[in-house]
Amino acid sequence: MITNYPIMLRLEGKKVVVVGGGKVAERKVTGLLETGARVMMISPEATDELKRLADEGKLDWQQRLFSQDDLKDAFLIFVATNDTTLNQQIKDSAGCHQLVTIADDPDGSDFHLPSYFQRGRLSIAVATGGASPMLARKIREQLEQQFDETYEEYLDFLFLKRQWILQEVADATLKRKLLTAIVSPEFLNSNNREVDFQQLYEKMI
Ligand SMILES: C[C@@]1(CC(=O)O)C2=NC(=C\c3[nH]c(c(CCC(=O)O)c3CC(=O)O)Cc3[nH]c(c(CC(=O)O)c3CCC(=O)O)/C=C3\N/C(=C\2)[C@@H](CCC(=O)O)[C@]3(C)CC(=O)O)/[C@H]1CCC(=O)O
Ligand SMILES: NC(=O)c1ccc[n+]([C@@H]2O[C@H](COP(=O)([O-])OP(=O)(O)OC[C@H]3O[C@@H](n4cnc5c(N)ncnc54)[C@H](O)[C@@H]3O)[C@@H](O)[C@H]2O)c1
Repeated sequence: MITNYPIMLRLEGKKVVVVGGGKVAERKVTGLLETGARVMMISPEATDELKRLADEGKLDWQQRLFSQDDLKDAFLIFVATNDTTLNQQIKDSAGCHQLVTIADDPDGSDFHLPSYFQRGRLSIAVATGGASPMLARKIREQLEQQFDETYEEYLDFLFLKRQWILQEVADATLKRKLLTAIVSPEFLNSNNREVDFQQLYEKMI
């Protein structure tokens, strides 16, 4: 079986086009706005939430039918109208270097979206290859319980300590021991990670 390739994209400042203004478009736009992408949505109609985002200036809403020129310079293209034939036409008119996803055609898309959540620096995404978006959602909800808000601060701690260890600890074995030790329930649940780390470090050197 040929597999998909997971990737974390940086979209800040990039043009992303969403065609359609229904519930599906709303889900995509909401997620996209958090990335700092320049989101342009083309649709004669829009949900209340999408209208609000456009009124607040967060979304460039072109209130009209799709036209070929809309795809110019788009890095990603989300096709989410309720017209299956039109959706395919839009896909066909995109350049071969442009990544297109079609809401009603997972197999004909260049990519599709996983169910996803973020705890600070930790990102967790679940995909079922279109077999069951509902299952992807269910698993995501379970993982949200397991990886609760504690992880947000914990990831910041891991990030800073890793930088410090890589810079300050020359001995490869000690480096590895420290990096391994901080990934543990003790550090996750600690009330004072800094003090615990200092003690661990002094014990190890
Ligand atoms: C994960 C999530 C991300 C997101 O969209 O942000 C997402 N769908 C979500 C929810 C959801 N979507 C649907 C339901 C109703 C129940 C059901 O039908 O199962 C629910 C459940 C709900 O609402 O909770 C209906 C549906 N979805 C697709 C089709 C068309 C088709 O399959 O042909 C139809 C039928 C349309 C119709 O009714 O005709 C297609 C896709 N949906 C995908 C992603 C991609 C595959 C992901 C994967 O499986 O790996 C893919 C291929 C394309 C894409 O959209 O990228 C998001 C969960 C967010 C969360 O975590 O809460
Ligand atoms: N990927 C998913 O998770 C998922 C979930 C549900 C439905 N779907 C599929 O996605 C599609 C969209 O679903 P929805 O619930 O958002 O539909 P919807 O009917 O709520 O919205 C469709 C939107 O497309 C716009 N539109 C129609 N013709 C257009 C044109 N020529 N140019 C620009 N915009 C145009 C309409 O104004 C409307 O805003 C459907 O085909 C549906 O089967 C996908």
